[in-house]
Amino acid sequence: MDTSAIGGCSPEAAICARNIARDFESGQQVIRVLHGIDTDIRPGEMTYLVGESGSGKTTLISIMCGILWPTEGEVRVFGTDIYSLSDDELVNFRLQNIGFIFQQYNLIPSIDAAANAAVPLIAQGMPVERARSKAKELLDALNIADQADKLPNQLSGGQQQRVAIARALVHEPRLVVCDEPTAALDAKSGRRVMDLLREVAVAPDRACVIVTHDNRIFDLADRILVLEDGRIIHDGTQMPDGH
Ligand SMILES: Nc1ncnc2c1ncn2[C@@H]1O[C@H](COP(=O)(O)OP(=O)(O)OP(=O)(O)O)[C@@H](O)[C@H]1O
Repeated sequence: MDTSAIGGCSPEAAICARNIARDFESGQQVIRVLHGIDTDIRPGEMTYLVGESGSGKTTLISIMCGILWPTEGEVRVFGTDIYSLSDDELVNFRLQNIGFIFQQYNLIPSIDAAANAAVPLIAQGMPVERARSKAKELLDALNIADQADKLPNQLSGGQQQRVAIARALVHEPRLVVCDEPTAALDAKSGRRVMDLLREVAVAPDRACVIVTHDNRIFDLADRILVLEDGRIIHDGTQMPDGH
């Protein structure tokens, strides 16, 4: 693993993104949706990415966590230049280090909630029963222990989302990235999810990045980056005035 400080990356940064650009093809045109993003995500913090629809939040978070290649630039996650890894190495790196909560929950329809939440542990080689029991602890903390044996299509949207959250946290990853983790939840469940995220995903050697529109949880951020048209226009502990 390369942990050297290249390109001005601090060795302490959880994520070091340098000069990130991303283009998408739209018909005959190539559209640039991120323009030279430079930022460090610090461990021990919950960092929000906020911005209007289409500002590039999902694109940026996907690049930061190794699921979408940047057109230009470099991303280091805990010192590893992730886009210089082979495909297999990158899959393995993600499995060991990153937990994802996507807008689509991507649950496996044919297995129950506990098994879905246990997937990262089973993929890491943990025996199934032990993995299920660890997953059930998280389902319990998210108040859906009684749903553990149900299939995803027997759960409500909010319950499915909490299974996806349990799956993202069950292997205690060093980096947790979330796209709208509270969108489908009522205020109380949303707070519970945020408490659990802080408990599991924020520590001196861990970091959490959250894309959100949910102004009910803005006060829970340690740092807020605001994106506009693919550029960071604000970096502070609170939302800019007038938002
Ligand atoms: N696969 C793709 N192909 C073409 N254009 C894309 C693709 N993915 C995203 N875009 C475009 O890139 C821009 C940024 O999209 P992105 O999903 O990152 O924004 P966002 O801020 O997350 O929006 P939202 O809040 O609506 O989820 C948008 O204009 C979008 O249409």
